[in-house]
Amino acid sequence: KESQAEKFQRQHMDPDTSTVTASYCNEMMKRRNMTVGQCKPVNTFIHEPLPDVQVICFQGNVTCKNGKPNCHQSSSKMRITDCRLKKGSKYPKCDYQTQQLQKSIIVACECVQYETVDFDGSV
Ligand SMILES: Nc1ncnc2c1ncn2[C@@H]1O[C@H](C(=O)NS(=O)(=O)C[C@H]2[C@@H](O)[C@H](n3ccc(=O)[nH]c3=O)O[C@@H]2CO)[C@@H](O)[C@H]1O
Repeated sequence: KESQAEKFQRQHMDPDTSTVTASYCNEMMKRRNMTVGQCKPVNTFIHEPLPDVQVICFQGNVTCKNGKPNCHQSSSKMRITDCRLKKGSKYPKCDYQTQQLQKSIIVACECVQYETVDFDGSV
């Protein structure tokens, strides 16, 4: 089963693309499996190396939209592409607007390494 970290990379990482065409979102949303069952309404792809995105977890801590405390904002702007479903686009035809931007991004981070969190005693 896909982990949350793997899901993040499938849905949001595209380091190898620097400039996008108008059909980028229509192609990528399909290729990365976000148009099955429903057209995912909004999705952002990040055009930066994975380590540069992973390090955001050690940058500005901010509150997530859902109130959880584990979000972080990138200290520098990142090259991204926003994909937004066009009005009137009807499943299974998922028609997206492609918009290339440079913005600071906010991501949620979770500890994935298994870490000792408590000393439970000795015998
Ligand atoms: N603090 C947390 N800590 C840990 N986990 C957390 C935390 N918060 C959520 N998850 C988990 O994440 C999962 C998830 O799918 N969250 S999601 O908000 O719906 C994703 C949004 C995003 O994909 C996309 N979007 C949106 C805007 C934009 O600019 N660009 C853009 O791409 O739209 C989606 C809907 O907005 C869910 O399983 C939840 O458990």
